[in-house]
Amino acid sequence: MRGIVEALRLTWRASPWFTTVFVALTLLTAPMPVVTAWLTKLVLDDIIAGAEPGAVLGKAVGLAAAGLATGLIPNLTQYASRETERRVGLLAQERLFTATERFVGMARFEDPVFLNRIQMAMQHGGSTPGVLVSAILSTVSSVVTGLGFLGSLLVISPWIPVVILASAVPVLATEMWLARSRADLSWRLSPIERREMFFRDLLTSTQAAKEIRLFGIGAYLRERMTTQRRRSNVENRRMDLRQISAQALIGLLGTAVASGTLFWAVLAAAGGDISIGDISLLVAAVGGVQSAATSLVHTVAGFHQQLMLFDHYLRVVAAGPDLPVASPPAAITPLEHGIVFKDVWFRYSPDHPWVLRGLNLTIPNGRTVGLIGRNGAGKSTLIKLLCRMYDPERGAVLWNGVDLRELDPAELRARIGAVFQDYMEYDLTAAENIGLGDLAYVSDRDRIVAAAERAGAHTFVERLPRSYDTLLSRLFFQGDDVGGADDGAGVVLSGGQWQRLALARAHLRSGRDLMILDEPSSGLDAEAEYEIHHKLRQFRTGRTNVLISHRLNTVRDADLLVVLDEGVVAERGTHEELMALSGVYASLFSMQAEGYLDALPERATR
Ligand SMILES: Nc1ncnc2c1ncn2[C@@H]1O[C@H](COP(=O)(O)OP(=O)(O)OP(=O)(O)O)[C@@H](O)[C@H]1O
Repeated sequence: MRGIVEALRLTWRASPWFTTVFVALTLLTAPMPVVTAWLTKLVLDDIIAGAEPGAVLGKAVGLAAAGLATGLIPNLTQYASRETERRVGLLAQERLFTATERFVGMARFEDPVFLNRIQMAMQHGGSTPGVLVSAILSTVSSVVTGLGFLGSLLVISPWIPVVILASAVPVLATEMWLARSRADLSWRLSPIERREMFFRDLLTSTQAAKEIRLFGIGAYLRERMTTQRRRSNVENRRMDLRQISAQALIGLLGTAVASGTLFWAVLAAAGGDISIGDISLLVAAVGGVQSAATSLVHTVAGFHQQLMLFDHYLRVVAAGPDLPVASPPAAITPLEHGIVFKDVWFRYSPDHPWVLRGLNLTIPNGRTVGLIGRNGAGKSTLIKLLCRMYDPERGAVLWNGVDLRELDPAELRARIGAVFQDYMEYDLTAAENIGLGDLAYVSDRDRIVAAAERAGAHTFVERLPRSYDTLLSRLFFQGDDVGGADDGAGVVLSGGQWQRLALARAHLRSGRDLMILDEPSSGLDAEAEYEIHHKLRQFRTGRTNVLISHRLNTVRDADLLVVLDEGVVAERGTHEELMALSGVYASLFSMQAEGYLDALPERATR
């Protein structure tokens, strides 16, 4: 019931006028078949009774008018219905994505069940309200037509309507069962379809094209994709066969009822109990009632199926934040007392191993902390906790002594600038790629250029065909159209150039309290890396920074070096202190340094 109310509310909110027109036209068309059948009967009876042409004319004109209306109105109804669907689709999509923005953390985007639900919501959220409104109107229309014909049949014989109604009961039960099975099947198939979509996207992705060709894995991936399609085809085929068999039985029942009543009518007319006009009315009425009943049953069953699917949309839209949000949140203050990880325990889910095991760490205000550790040590995880993408399972992360859970996540994030290890490459212009770092400056070219200069991106961006307005994409044409004469395809950047743009994006937020740089120079050449770290050093003085890098020469001069190992802080201190400790840091640093030193004599002797 809630689904119906929500769907109707959504439809009305999206398009009150077109909905009204749609309703009015549908209701106007509903009695037309009955009117036509009656006019036909009356005209036939008049002709057989030898009535004056003038007396028949009025009814014949009525008949023509009804035919005209029956022919024209459906086109208008269809336009009103499509326009309603378009508007509802737009509103439903907006609501769906507004709802996903409410998910404060990352967990929902890593939950396969929830991802399936979002896919179902995207598929059915926009279409269901339109379908439901059509279904309700079609139900009303079928009821009006069906009742009109049933009433007409009553005039001829009282038992015919009873037989027809009784035959509709098994039809309804079967169709409801089929609808439920279809909705269940859609839900069961959603993971398979998502997997197929993954392979399909992979096979057409620019990013994957290189490896697919080099490794010759196209056929392998295609087979994996086809396997998913075959699996869903098997299930769909089974469902279709079930549906066809059930509907064939239902069809037989309908034919038996129609033939039986016609047989009776012929005998009754031969015996003089009913007129020729009655036979015409009876044929039209039996057909009309049966088609109204079939349409009613299909509509109700389809309605039922759509409601079950619409439920996924409602669940996503109604889902609250995935992490608890304090109400009211504590006021966030400029970072003065640093950030403290206090006995933080964290794992991605109860099925995953602990990543952090009672971690204690202080990031002092105005200092640069270098985070070091082997692959998988938990450095990026720590950063994600710091941005409150997840909450610790035990312990807390404190900002100026206040638990992050007490703060408004949006306000917290507004105080943080970051380059993530898996930074984004947006298929947008160069200016937008930087401007997304702070929407307040997305049109402020001076600031964008300054951020690009600091990230070492200005020189190459300036040389792009349209400088900062160049579209960085091979997926789309420059501009909105499908590729006019003036619209060049977008430009492709190198990995290091993309990384510099990501850095520029972070620099646009450089006035923030905390700057996080997770492997900001991993894709840069040695010269660029030196230059960028030199600039970073200049700008980071007096600010709070967290810097993660496997290239230890780029973090060695941080105010504090922290080595993560086995989910805890294994070592902390300055470069000199940690080298003196001869622990993990000293060993990693020496290995890297040796790599360079070993190469020197080789080059010298060449
Ligand atoms: N979304 C996730 N879901 C489940 N496990 C995850 C997720 N992200 C990371 N992990 C696991 O958490 C552990 C720590 O990963 P993390 O990315 O924090 O390491 P890292 O120190 O940044 O590694 P690297 O130096 O390779 O970047 C790893 O074992 C990883 O498999």
